[in-house]
Amino acid sequence: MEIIVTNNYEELSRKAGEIIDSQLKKDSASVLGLATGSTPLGTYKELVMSYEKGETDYSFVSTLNLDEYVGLSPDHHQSYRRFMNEHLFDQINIQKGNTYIPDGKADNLAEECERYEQVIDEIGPPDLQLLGIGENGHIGFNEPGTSFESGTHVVELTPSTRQANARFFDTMEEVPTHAVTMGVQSIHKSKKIILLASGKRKAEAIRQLIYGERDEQFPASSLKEHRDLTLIVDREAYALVNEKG
Ligand SMILES: N[C@@H]1[C@@H](O)[C@H](O)[C@@H](COP(=O)(O)O)O[C@@H]1O
Repeated sequence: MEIIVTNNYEELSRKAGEIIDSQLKKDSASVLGLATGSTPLGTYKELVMSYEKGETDYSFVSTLNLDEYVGLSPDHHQSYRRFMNEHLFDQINIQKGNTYIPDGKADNLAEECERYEQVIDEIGPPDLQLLGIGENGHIGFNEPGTSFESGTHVVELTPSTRQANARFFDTMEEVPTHAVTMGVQSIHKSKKIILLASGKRKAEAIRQLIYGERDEQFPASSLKEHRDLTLIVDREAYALVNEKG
């Protein structure tokens, strides 16, 4: 595992943006695995900026997103499809047909999970997967207790995850109870993984990721076995490393 510690969120975003841009320069038909949440927002801004400067071209790029809320239509203000369109896809020259996100409104969710896993195998695996981390160690929406062997599946969100994401909704009742997510094993298919964490809120999760054992109660710990994992964390998120080790 490689660890890059930055002074702040802006520097973290720049670093992540640079790594993705260099992947695109290396292979113009790259497959990117993308994540939602507030952490990658700065990275997406960086990607848009370098695109606007003419440094990158997304004509042949494909993207695979990790997850989507169950029950939200693509244009719902909190759907992950809308998030990705607004923060990245609408601002670059990617072909919308090359952007893949699970369908949280599918009539048959079990079939949707199977379909999405096939998409990962056909389009992917991603050359590079961007990941955030939940305060409880979740990746995508793989909550504590998820099997490390899991493929794309439907999850019931834990109260703590619903609470953490409630800030984006008007009321707690509106926060979806379920999501479709790539499984831990699906995530592991990526050739390279970059996990971002910023701020004090993530410090305990980063401490546990670095010092803890591989344990299904802490989904991010599965990544310790990945062949190419880079953590990009800012000082605040790294604050408990070294201290309590
Ligand atoms: N499904 C997403 C995760 O992919 C993300 O990593 C996590 C952390 O979000 P944030 O970056 O806003 O802290 O939130 C959600 O639960």
